[in-house]
Amino acid sequence: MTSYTQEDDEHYRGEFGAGYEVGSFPKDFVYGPDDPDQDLTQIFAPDQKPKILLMGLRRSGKSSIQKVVFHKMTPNETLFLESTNKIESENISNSSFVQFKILDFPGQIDFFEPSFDSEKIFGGHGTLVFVIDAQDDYMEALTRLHQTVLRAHKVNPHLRFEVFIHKVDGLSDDTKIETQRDIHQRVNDELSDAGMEQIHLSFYLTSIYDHSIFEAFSKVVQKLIPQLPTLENLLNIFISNSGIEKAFLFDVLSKIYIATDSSPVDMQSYELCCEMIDVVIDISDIYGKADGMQVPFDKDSSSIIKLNNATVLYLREVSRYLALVCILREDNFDRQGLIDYNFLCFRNGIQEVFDVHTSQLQQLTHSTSPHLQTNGPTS
Ligand SMILES: Nc1nc2c(ncn2[C@@H]2O[C@H](COP(=O)(O)OP(=O)(O)OP(=O)(O)O)[C@@H](O)[C@H]2O)c(=O)[nH]1
Repeated sequence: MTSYTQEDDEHYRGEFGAGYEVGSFPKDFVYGPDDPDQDLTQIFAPDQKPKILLMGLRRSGKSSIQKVVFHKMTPNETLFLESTNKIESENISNSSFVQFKILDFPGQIDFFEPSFDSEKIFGGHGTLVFVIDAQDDYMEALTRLHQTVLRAHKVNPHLRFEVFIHKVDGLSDDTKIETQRDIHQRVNDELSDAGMEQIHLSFYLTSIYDHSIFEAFSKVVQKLIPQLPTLENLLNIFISNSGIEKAFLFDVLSKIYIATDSSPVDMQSYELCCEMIDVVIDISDIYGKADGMQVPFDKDSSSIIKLNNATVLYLREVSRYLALVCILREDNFDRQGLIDYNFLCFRNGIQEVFDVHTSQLQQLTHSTSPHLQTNGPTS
């Protein structure tokens, strides 16, 4: 059974409680890898965190994805990444909503080796992300995907499957669509030939050279957040009462969005919001710390950018690693007081969801069940 320690308690309380430092987006923060010497037993030790398994053939781009999304590595730097030789594990624990373990598997891993313990690897709560290099001949990758999915599903029917059709930056728009259609078709045909049509796979076109990889990872992470419907509901209520067109709740460090309102996401709006986060981090890093001040802002700090197309970008911090970024028309920004007030109500709502989550974690210590129940209240 997993236990909720005093350390966890301090961490969770610190997020919204007294230790909460608003405005201090830590630019230099990096996710440290787990102890490189740890063995598989430690990597797969049961804990409450879901896991994301990154699999695919050699050089398909798995480590690059992880480095670009979670380590702010520039795409060009990934050219110098060495091949991964053993399973690399990393804990991603920013806010209480963004908590998972990410495992990067070497491309050459052999499922039939005796040391490959599929029960440990595929068991538990999580997602398998399979990366296919779309610039290469993908037939071998599809065979591997098929074997992996069948094996994993047999061990754990609850595991989710996400397929990244990756490196699409080198393809024309028509080829991208054709490649996705072809892969989708072949994978589904093979699954139905194997009598496994009930297995559902989601497909994404991705590249580390644009925001598509962040968007795809956002969707993967969102499926691991049990409170997602509640967060979406809160965002819907917030935007409809504030004259806002689109709102994203961001994990500031990775720039993946953990929730958005239910209107469709267009890539341009998402990119604009990501760029706003970069600007705010850069400005607060350079000018945020006044003489003798530890914390550059107080809890009322925010950022507003007016664009020359009568659009306003509005950013507010929700907690140390969470920010709300909204897009609205300039006319609607006349009522900024209303938006500010509604934001406070929204933040209180998030706090309530967070409190429920924390109390459920605490209950877990007194329960004998190994399963975490984290459904937030429906508002
Ligand atoms: N054009 C393009 N190249 C990419 C992209 N993602 C990764 N690459 C390149 O692909 C090569 C292999 O990337 P890695 O991340 O090392 O691949 P891997 O899957 O981790 O490889 P193994 O560790 O051997 O399993 C590197 O040269 C990357 O720069 C992408 O989106 N577009």
